Amino acid sequence: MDNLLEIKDLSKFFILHNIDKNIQAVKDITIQIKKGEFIGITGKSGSGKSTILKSIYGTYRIQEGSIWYDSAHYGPINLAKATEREMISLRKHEIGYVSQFLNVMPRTTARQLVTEAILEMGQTREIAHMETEKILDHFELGRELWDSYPATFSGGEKLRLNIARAMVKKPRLLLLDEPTASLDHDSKWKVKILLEQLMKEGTTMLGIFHDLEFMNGLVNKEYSMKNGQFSCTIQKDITISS
Ligand SMILES: Nc1ncnc2c1ncn2[C@@H]1O[C@H](COP(=O)(O)OP(=O)(O)OP(=O)(O)O)[C@@H](O)[C@H]1O
Repeated sequence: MDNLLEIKDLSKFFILHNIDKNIQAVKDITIQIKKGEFIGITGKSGSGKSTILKSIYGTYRIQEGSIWYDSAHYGPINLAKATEREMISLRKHEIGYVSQFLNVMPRTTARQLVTEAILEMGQTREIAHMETEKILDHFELGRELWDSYPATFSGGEKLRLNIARAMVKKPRLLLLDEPTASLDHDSKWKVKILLEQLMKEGTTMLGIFHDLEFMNGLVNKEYSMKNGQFSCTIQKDITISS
């Protein structure tokens, strides 16, 4: 495959049984993402942005279309038809997802959460331990929180931890669902630095953004959505500062 991701004619509707109606969330979405490219998706609330990301990640099963992903392990694989086992393995080793919501195992500390993510990538305990402290420090997650349970963290603290966990895995494909929601200016800047670093390392990214100022300095292309379809595409001319 020339591209890392090739989505063709993706359509997804939801059946609302209680009112016997269907909601067409996205319709005939086609997009190709080159290796190393960073694509931004914008659009009004309810226009279908998250549905695209969740369809790629396998949270939603689509009714029509294909989502071809060039996997390091499986080779080209249609995520729309992948088995649960294949998706679990891809989520563990290749495809990351960052949202403002942190789903964590109960009684797992912030430190354990990040360390486990690094260990899953095959690093030694010593490196995992060091890298964990480095990234928690980068995001200025107070040291008193490192050995606490994230369930009680503030929205911004949870998001920073979520991003830290996704980033240490250095996924081949990173899906970002409003990665700066509820972050202050300083934290946004830190996220930006890490996203630029991931770009330099070759991570391909697809992100939903409401903060256009934040997005504009990062993405190569912007797809704007309206009523479940792309309404326009804007090519950006960006250079990453070193
Ligand atoms: N699990 C679901 N069940 C039923 N309807 C859904 C579900 N998920 C999304 N929808 C509907 O599909 C449409 C698109 O939703 P989606 O979450 O993709 O929009 P969005 O552009 O990401 O919105 P936002 O910016 O508010 O997050 C909306 O009308 C939403 O109500």
